[in-house]
Amino acid sequence: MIQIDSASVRFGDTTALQELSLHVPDRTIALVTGHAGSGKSTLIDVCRGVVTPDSGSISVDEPIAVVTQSYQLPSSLTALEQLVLQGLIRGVPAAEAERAGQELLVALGLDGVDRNMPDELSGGQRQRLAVARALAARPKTLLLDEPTSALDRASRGLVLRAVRVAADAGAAVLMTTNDVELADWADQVTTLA
Ligand SMILES: Nc1ncnc2c1ncn2[C@@H]1O[C@H](COP(=O)(O)OP(=O)(O)OP(=O)(O)O)[C@@H](O)[C@H]1O
Repeated sequence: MIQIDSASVRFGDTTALQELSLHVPDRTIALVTGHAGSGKSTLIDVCRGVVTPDSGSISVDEPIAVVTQSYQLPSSLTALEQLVLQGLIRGVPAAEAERAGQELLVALGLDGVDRNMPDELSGGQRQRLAVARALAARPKTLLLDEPTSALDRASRGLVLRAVRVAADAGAAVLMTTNDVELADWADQVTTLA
């Protein structure tokens, strides 16, 4: 669950978020749209705790998993290892973590590149791997900053189906986008002014 009440964020003279209130229940995909500079990434940063609002309050259930626009994939781990690591961190036995990781790679159309390093992947494959890694953490809160920006239609469908599975399993999902077609996949839509 994500609960934001009247949150405002200012950077010097710039108001990045103005008294935003947003409630995302568990099992819900919330889409946040808005023009460039309307505060979408700032909202993600507030939810993940790296930006503190100047006023207002925020509450987010843990664990939180994030896909930022830079993905932040460790360069020395293969695609599969990135996912297995998330399982190991959760205390899952290695064999089970590997099986779950392989399943996620299949779901996201990445099973052919399981042994590739991030720099051996295309931009779209990297973006799908970043989403897969976030899902492998089995978060209560999933924050996705424009998670389909590098994807074609087919790959976008894979990502959105996998995100729906996570929501159905109980996660609250907040996803920013410039792609109006994603509204079809969302349970609620908020447009930042
Ligand atoms: N660290 C920062 N320092 C100063 N200003 C910032 C900072 N981060 C964001 N801003 C400003 O806050 C506003 C909102 O930025 P933000 O990146 O949240 O928008 P956005 O909707 O995600 O944009 P885009 O769609 O281009 O990613 C912009 O005017 C931006 O210039």
